[in-house]
Amino acid sequence: MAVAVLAAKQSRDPHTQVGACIVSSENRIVGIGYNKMPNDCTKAFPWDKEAASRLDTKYPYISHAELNAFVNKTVVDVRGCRIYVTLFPCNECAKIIIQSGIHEVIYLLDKYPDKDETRAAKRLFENTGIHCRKFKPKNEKDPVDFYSVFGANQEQSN
Ligand SMILES: O=c1[nH]c(=O)n([C@H]2C[C@H](O)[C@@H](COP(=O)(O)O)O2)cc1CO
Repeated sequence: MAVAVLAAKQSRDPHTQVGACIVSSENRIVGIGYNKMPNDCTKAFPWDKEAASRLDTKYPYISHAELNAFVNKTVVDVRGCRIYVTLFPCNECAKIIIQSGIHEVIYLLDKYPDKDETRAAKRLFENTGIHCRKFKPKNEKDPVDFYSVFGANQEQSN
């Protein structure tokens, strides 16, 4: 999860930085990603959350951290791997996770539990038997500030 948090820090999204890290059954990191605009689109698209038209917000353009972790993977097959994500995945990322054969999702924050995208993702995971669990730092003296990517108050937001 520390690697996912570090990856999130690369994100230019001014509101929510997300990181993802795929780890094999042998505990090797095989993919890392963060939420970003597609290559060569960085300047062309807005980071706004709201606008008169959804087409003028970031949402139709942003490439999610999980997708980028898959795009960046260093192995052909990620079946049996687990994925660490700093934010509970949306339904679109849940579909990629399921189709790829990832068997466990470990998330840091469930910031948007009432969004349809999150609820649909949970249904997808439940129906496919993918184990989801909230990450718990091993001890309170852990040197990584796991919640720093979201600001001080986000831990309570789920
Ligand atoms: O699973 C995810 N993966 C991921 O990378 N994201 C990204 C998309 C956006 O850049 C950001 C969410 O933005 P916001 O919190 O402002 O709505 O997080 C969002 C989700 C969950 O929706």
